Amino acid sequence: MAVSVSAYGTGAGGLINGNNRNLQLQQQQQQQGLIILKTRTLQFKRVAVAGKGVVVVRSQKGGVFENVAVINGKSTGALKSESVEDELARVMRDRAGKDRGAVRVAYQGCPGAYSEAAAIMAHPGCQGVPCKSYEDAIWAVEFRRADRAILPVESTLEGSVVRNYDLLVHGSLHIVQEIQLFVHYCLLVAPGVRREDVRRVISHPMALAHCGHTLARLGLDSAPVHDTAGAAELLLNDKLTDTAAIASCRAAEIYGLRVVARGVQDESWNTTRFLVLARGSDLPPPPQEEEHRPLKTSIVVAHGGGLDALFKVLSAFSKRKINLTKFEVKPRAAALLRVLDVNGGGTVREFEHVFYIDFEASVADLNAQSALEELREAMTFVRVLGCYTADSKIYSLD
Ligand SMILES: O=C(O)C(=O)C[C@]1(C(=O)O)C=C[C@@H](O)C=C1
Repeated sequence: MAVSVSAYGTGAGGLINGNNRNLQLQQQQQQQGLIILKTRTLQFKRVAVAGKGVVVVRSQKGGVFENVAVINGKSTGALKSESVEDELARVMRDRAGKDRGAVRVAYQGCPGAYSEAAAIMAHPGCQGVPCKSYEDAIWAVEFRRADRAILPVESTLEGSVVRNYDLLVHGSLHIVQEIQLFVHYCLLVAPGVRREDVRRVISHPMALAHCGHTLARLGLDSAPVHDTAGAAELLLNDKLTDTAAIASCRAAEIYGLRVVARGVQDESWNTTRFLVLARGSDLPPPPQEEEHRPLKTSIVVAHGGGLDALFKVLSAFSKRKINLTKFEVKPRAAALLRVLDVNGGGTVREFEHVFYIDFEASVADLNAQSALEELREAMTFVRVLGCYTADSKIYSLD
């Protein structure tokens, strides 16, 4: 099995060689590496960081070298093997065994990102597939490197991420689930850095927006990076001593960072809604009487413009007493929307005027089907993006 490896530490041993034939280590897969340096008190001699949160370090304790494995932030204590490489191979074999058969969920960011947390809420025990961008996460599913993709699409503080809805309709994936997550941010610094040394904060642009008032109050500059956990990782990698990262407490644990402030988002109830995407589109089972979890259907509608279109869409749903939970008008200033027409032989079509709509009914419901029929007759284009069970709870990382 190929694993990614990178190295950190103070000792002369440095990197476990990426070309080690026995382990088929492949540095180009570095993206999958997860750094967990919880053992601040140890002098690192050799440190290997492998995929899925496994770290094997050769440490110096009281002048004696020993091998220590740190898995997901928890030290397993001294290991039997004298050889770090053997230990790494063993841990990776175990890990591969555990991962076999697990649902592979692609998300944007590094381990410790909120999207990864949403992936775990959606599929406990899943195998996370970290990706550089949202597009990559979608492609990972389209090209079968993953079974599901996670896409953040709206937050209570900033509203809809229309760009991510647009990405969704460029491809052929279906929405199969939604996850709502309380997003509470922490301010993290590298070990040894003091709060008063911090001049600048780095994080995902959405996280910086969610904490805009706090940052202004503290008089801190900010700079965007790919994701919140990526910001945490950067603090360690680049040994930043004047910079803090906005990320989760979970990211602090994973990367061995210090939490200097909690709950730094501008509102305590800040929640992000994620969509889970898959290649297939099995209809969810109808809800049980006692469940109070209605089914939801998401659609994209393109039209010729004007108020008339808005009226026709609203009337198709209101006269059938179908509740709308989302009605998003794509801003006209935005680029034309390119949609994959899955019913039209997979052709790509471009539209200027677009609505994104969620309604409370199954797409199989006769009432909903007649509303969709009416829309298809009156609008330029209608595509069902998915039908899934509404998420009645809001998950929390705390
Ligand atoms: O950077 C992360 O941790 C992400 O998972 C991305 C993301 C987003 O794109 O909105 C997800 C949730 C939070 O709202 C902040 C950032």
